[in-house]
Amino acid sequence: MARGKKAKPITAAPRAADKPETKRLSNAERSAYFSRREAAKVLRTVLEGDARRRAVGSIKSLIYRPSIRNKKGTFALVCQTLKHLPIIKDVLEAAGLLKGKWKRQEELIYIITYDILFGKAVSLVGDAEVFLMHRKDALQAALAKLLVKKKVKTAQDLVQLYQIPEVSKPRHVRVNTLKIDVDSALLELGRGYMVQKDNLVPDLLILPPGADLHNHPLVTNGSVFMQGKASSMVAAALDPKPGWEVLDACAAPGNKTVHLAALMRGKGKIIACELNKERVNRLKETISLSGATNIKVLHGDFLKFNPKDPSFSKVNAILLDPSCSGSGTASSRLDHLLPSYATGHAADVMDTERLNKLAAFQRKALTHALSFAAVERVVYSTCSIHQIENEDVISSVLPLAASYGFQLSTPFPRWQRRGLPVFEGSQHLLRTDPVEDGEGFFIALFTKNNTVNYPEKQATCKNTPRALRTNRLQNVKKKFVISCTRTKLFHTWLHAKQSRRRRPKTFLEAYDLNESQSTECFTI
Ligand SMILES: C[S@@+](CC[C@H](N)C(=O)[O-])C[C@H]1O[C@@H](n2cnc3c(N)ncnc32)[C@H](O)[C@@H]1O
Repeated sequence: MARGKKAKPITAAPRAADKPETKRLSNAERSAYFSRREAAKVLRTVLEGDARRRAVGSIKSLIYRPSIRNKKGTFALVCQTLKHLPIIKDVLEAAGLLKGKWKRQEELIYIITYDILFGKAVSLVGDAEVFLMHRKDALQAALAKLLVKKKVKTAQDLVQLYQIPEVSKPRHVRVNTLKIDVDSALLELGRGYMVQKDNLVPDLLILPPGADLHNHPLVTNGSVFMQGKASSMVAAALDPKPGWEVLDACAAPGNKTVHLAALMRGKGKIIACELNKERVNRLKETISLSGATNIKVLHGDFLKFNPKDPSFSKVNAILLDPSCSGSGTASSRLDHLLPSYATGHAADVMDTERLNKLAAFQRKALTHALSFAAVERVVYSTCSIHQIENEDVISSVLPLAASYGFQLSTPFPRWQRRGLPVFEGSQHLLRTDPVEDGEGFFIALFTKNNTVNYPEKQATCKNTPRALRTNRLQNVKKKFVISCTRTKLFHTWLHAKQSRRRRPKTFLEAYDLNESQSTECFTI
């Protein structure tokens, strides 16, 4: 609203026989009025996405947008209305109330009907509320008839017919080390909950199931992100170093983008690409919340990025987390509440045609990512449990990947659950299980044969000549992972040779390598 303009008072709808009545609302009435409308907006997005099988975001992600003011109330209202939706629809149909202008606001009508029949029905002000309150008897009569028809005694029994048990899982939060260190976050969160560090993923904390952190100051100020363990493993698997240039090819809503920024300690550059305009805004919101300042957002199609464009010539690594069926996170997204679940069209029983389309896109995007010349590490991830989106995509690009010099590497070698054994090398892949691990994710890591896997805190390539000059050659050499360093070592040696500071006789001699350790043949 423009500054200085007074808010128009919300008025109760005129009754048929009454004159229009204008009445200032109490704070409670006002808050309930807006909550119902916010909930209706979210419900519309959720139902439209579900009908098209193309969700803009999960119920949770839509509710926890900064634009939703009363998150807790709105979340409860949306979830409860969804739980009761089949009953609400039957009741409205029997009472003949969803017509004309109300049909155009059907989500709001669903929300208010829930409140009248099953909720607290407090502060029911507003046109739609008054319309339905005047027809409360008709709604209750239709519900009574439905109970008889379904042969149950109470409304609660009716709800039970549709309900699916919820699984309780520990909560994870990722500490945004751009804003706070892990120990301080642990101390702060520890005031209200039992908190411990995850033993595998750096910067990840584990809280008890049911811990509700949505309104916690550390969450609202971006010091910690509510991100599951499996999702937090993706950027960690790419393991970007401060100073790198990293491309996040399918970035929104940006959880992994800002995780990359934290891992890079805010140094270097991240290019975050997103196709969907609305989701670009979400991406920007996440970035701004994280405090990262080294992320450039590009609104566009990753498939149309030219790998030879000079602006990508320094990109070292790509994180590719493309659109997928989402079958691995269906339960945490509350998909069991959606109408499609009841009709058997939910993500985990998704039709083959859609899966094939998704897999074709995923293959194309991965092929494209592997073709960026300077890129030495590519992570591919999905939150799908389907082989067609996971192992099949990887095995189909392997020959091409090898021709570019890529091989599969093993992210989180200590993690037990690996890829389905459908091709040789699938033991490098990583899977998480939706039941055992809370979410079903898949991660594959490609590294180039000449990638230098620097152990932590070791000098980067740029520093290596200096290391040579200061006679730390032996030390540095030992820390290299010997199987995949030949090309880089060679350039380092050549650089040292040309700089005339040190003149090893031959490359192999300089690095104390034997012929069998050198896969490439250098003739100097
Ligand atoms: C699974 S989501 C990414 C989630 C994100 N990595 C995160 O962790 O917050 C996939 C995203 O890719 C976007 N997308 C799909 N096709 C794309 C394309 N061709 N180019 C860029 N983005 C694309 C989708 O709009 C969606 O936002």
